[in-house]
Amino acid sequence: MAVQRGRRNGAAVARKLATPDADNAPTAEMPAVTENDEGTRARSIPEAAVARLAVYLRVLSAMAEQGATTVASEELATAAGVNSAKLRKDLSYLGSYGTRGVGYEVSVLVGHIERTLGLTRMHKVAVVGIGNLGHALANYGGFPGRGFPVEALFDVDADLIGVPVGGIPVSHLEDIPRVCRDRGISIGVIATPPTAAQSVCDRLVAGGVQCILNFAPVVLQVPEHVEVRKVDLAVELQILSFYVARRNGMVVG
Ligand SMILES: NC(=O)c1ccc[n+]([C@@H]2O[C@H](COP(=O)([O-])OP(=O)(O)OC[C@H]3O[C@@H](n4cnc5c(N)ncnc54)[C@H](O)[C@@H]3O)[C@@H](O)[C@H]2O)c1
Repeated sequence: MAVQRGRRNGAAVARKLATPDADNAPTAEMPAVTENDEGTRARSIPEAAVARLAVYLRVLSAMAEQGATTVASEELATAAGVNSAKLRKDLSYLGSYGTRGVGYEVSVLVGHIERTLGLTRMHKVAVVGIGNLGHALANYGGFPGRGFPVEALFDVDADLIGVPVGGIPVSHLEDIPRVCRDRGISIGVIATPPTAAQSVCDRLVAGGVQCILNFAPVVLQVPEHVEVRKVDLAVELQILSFYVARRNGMVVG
């Protein structure tokens, strides 16, 4: 079940800034964009640009909270850690071109990015496997404010069942489909050993979960309508290692 968001501080401030009253009239020339336009555009945005849009949103929300109404592309680019040509290219995917000498209207840009990323509603999250990683994720307070409340936890360990972690009692693996349906879970996070990950994934899909974030080092088989993202910190470390090696002239070829 989708629930309306509206609890995010940044978004609340941004919505307030977006009110088209005389004191707060938009200064940036943004083309009118319908939900359909954004849906069509969203499908053609490269994956790397999608990741950067999430970063721009975090930076812009912080700026809105500080009371900023407009932002120059150079300022936003610096705060997001990208060059301004890349920022302008990324924002052009949204149809957001800003105004020369003025920059971007913060609230309008927040709205465009939120709609493009599908963040205009809450996405309830379930975490499966409440070990080291699962505990950390369940206890992390930063997800609800970004629109991702953790609403269900699962494990097989009898000592954990019924024990609250981050305020939510752990349910048994077997209850995944029922609990996910009852609570309207749309994102499942898998933090189990790799051998358990596929059967956990199958149960999440049976519970109507449409997106899986997989920490287990295994490739998951899912139906076409289900999106999977794999998180592998070791790969990130290897990429960092490559850049350090390249900087030090150690990369051959
Ligand atoms: N992607 C990354 O960057 C990254 C980083 C750390 C860990 N990991 C992976 O995350 C997973 C969890 O790591 P951890 O250190 O938290 O392990 P852990 O052993 O501390 O926790 C695993 C938990 O899963 C539970 N579990 C086992 N089988 C289950 C099943 N069938 N259904 C539900 N729960 C089940 C266990 O009872 C335990 O509580 C591992 O696959 C690990 O390789 C990935």
